[in-house]
Amino acid sequence: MKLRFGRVESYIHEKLEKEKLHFVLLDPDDVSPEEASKIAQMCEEVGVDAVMVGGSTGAEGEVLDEVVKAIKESSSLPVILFPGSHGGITKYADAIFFMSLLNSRNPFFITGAQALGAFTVKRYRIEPIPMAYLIIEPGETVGWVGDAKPIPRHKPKIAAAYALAGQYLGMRLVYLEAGSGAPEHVPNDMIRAVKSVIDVPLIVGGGIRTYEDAREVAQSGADIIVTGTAIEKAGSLEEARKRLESLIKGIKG
Ligand SMILES: CC(C)=CCC/C(C)=C/CC/C(C)=C/CC/C(C)=C/COP(=O)(O)OP(=O)(O)O
Ligand SMILES: O=P(O)(O)OC[C@@H](O)CO
Ligand SMILES: [Mg+2]
Repeated sequence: MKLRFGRVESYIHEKLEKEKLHFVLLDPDDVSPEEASKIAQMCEEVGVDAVMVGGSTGAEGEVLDEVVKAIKESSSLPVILFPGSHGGITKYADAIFFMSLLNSRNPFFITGAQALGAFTVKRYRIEPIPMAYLIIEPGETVGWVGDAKPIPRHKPKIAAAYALAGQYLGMRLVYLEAGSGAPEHVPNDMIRAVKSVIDVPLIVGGGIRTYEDAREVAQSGADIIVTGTAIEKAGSLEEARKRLESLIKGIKG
């Protein structure tokens, strides 16, 4: 057996040599294929590095297929699935964050959904990228749905221990998640603590809305910053573009 990075993972690592990255999350439950198409095109124009597609609830089947197809038609950005379960897979995507919610209380989210989705990923030849997914307080919808025991905000060491365990289990990315729409993003000292012990790239998302948020999170050590709500709820494409430009300035400097 030869272990090799796939195309999307190689793209991520090559880009990370030069700068920090910004991924935008689109939830097929909240955006139509037409909206997704326009947003993705704009994302490419302003310098977003990849589009993630997923949601905790309802991001499956035809709505998922159509949103991913629309994004692929309007932009050349990689589309990475961010599934809430084995239902969140579509053959139109380039890659999938093949994630395990390490601090879930429910084995379904640690290994069960992964087993149920594995053959689908293989059949569709989607690139799986193994990832440790950790829910930090408050956790919001994904914390509840994923039956997580959210890591307390003032316990950075617990997050660091889980992240390092994820790396030692072979996961090639660590994602710290405060929950979509969280009032505050993952604390800076927790990001620093995690970054100081792992060697794999660190993704941070949840509650990042402004230039200042993005800058703090990036400067604390996040390699990839994810935003969803700020773009989905911008109200207009022009406002979304403005927000993205300032988030990207905060991330890439
Ligand atoms: C690898 C495979 C096949 C499955 C993994 C399944 C796992 C571990 C899921 C983790 C738990 C979970 C529910 C994750 C959802 C991640 C996600 C897309 C979050 C963002 O969605 P939100 O915006 O919070 O969702 P809503 O908009 O639906 O509230
Ligand atoms: O919607 P926001 O708060 O930007 O969160 C994005 C992502 O981390 C959710 O999984
Ligand atoms: Mg959502």
